[in-house]
Formats: sequence, structure tokens, C-alpha cells
Amino acid sequence: MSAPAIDTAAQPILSARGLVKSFGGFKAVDGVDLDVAPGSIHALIGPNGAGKSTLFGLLTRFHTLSAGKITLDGHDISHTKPAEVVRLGMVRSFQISAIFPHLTALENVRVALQRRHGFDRQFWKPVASLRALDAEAMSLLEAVGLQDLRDHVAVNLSYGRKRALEIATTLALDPKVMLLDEPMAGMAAADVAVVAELILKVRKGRTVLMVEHNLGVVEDLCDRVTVLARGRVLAEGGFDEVRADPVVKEAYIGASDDD
Ligand SMILES: Nc1ncnc2c1ncn2[C@@H]1O[C@H](COP(=O)(O)OP(=O)(O)OP(=O)(O)O)[C@@H](O)[C@H]1O
Repeated sequence: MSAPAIDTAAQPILSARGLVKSFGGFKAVDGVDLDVAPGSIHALIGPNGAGKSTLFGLLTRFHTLSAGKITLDGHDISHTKPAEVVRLGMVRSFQISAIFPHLTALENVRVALQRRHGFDRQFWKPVASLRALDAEAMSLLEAVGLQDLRDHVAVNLSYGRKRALEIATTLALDPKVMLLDEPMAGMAAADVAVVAELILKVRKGRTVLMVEHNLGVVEDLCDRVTVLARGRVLAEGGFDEVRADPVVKEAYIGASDDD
């Protein structure tokens, strides 16, 4: 799979400067700068405890910042509420769009669409609007290859298909920037390939920032890679450049020695 050329000189769609998150006296994120180019698939990698999840939590405003500034598509979101960040177009998969296990695939996507259209705050809507919602839900299920499983209850779907459904519910919020938190975690190789293809498909017209431990997936999918260790950025660049960096090798080897 070859990644398309990304204009890293373009104005970043997501930008962070000097981000710090302290828990008590401990800095889980310690002065991180990050620029994500529009249209790119950008990976965040690093050993366990590097601060990747905490950084995701800061970007989505789930965690409050101890210091720093975050800009999304020209908006300063450093102190914005999480729901407003979603409205501005950045959605973290497996967080806001968690699936409901006992609803069908179609119902799950419909609930996410209702949230986007504000139907969940309105008691009554014309039947025609609800039908339009079903048509949109079906096209999202088609986008992730679940159209034939529309009436299956989510809990009965395979692991890879649950992930596909989660991606559909994230797409329902029409994000400009999708944050994927370890989309391949716990997957068999066959499912990894399916979800990797799916990410390539849904990236069109969007930007993806993903935390991923599977470096083969990072190599195949990602245009840029930022390496974190102990809350700081160790390296940033293309996969080959970052992989060859002795500081990065040392951080990974050092981390496995600690285990
Ligand atoms: N709420 C919290 N209170 C105290 N310490 C925390 C909290 N959340 C995270 N940490 C610490 O911050 C550090 C970074 O954790 P984080 O989960 O962000 O790392 P990570 O890179 O996502 O790790 P992994 O790859 O293992 O998921 C860890 O040492 C963790 O123990």
C-alpha cells in the first residue's frame, strides 16, 4: 500500500503547542508540540506509558490542560468543552461514539446520526426525516461493509465488525479529524487487514490521527509518525526516517528492558 503525498507545509488542521498534563507532581505529557497536516494519516507511537492516551485526552478536551494551546482548523480549542470539539469536527472513535451492544447495527448508526442532527433533543420529527436518517444510516453501513448485517445486534458481531460499526458511528458525526485509539488492538491478522483497508477508505476528505502499537500497520497506513516517550516528543517524520532514528530505537529497547 503506498501512502499519497501529503503537503506537510500546508496549514495544519490540528496543532498543539507546549501541551502539559500533570497528575499530582507527575507530568504524563510534558511540553508536546504536534502538527497534523490536513488529509494525512498521522500515527502517534511510543512505548507503554509514553503519554499517548493522555495526549488524546487533551486533544479531545477530555482532560483539562495544565499548560499549552490546541488549535483545530483555526479555532483555539484549548478550553473548549468536549461536545463543542465534536461539533467543530474532531471525533475520537471508541469514546463518544461507543456502540450500544443490544441495538442493531442500523440502530447504532441511527442513534449517532440523531445526535449529529440534534434529533435526540427533539420529541417529534416528521416520519420523512426519520426515513432520510435510515437512508443515511444504510449508506454509512455500506461504507464499512456492514449493509448485510443491518439487523444484527451489535453484541453478536465479530470483533472486526464491531470495530467497523464503531467507525460507522464515528463517521455519522461527519468528522474532519478522526482520532483512532488503537484501532487494531486485540485483532487477528485477518481483521487487521480489513480494518486497515477501511481506514484507507474512510480517510478520503478527512484527517486521521491514530495511536497504534502495530508498527506494520503504521508503516502501511501512515504518512507521518510522531514518537512519544516519557511524555515528550522523541522524533517526528516519515516511518522510515523515524524507524532509523537511534533515539527511537533506544526508547523502544529501553522500554522493553523495563518490562
Ligand atoms: N489519571 C491519571 N492519574 C495518574 N497518572 C496517570 C493518569 N493517567 C495516566 N497516568 C500516567 O501517565 C503516564 C502516561 O499514561 P498514558 O496512558 O497516557 O500512556 P500511553 O502511552 O497511552 O500508554 P499505553 O501504550 O500503555 O496505553 C503513565 O505513567 C500513566 O500511569
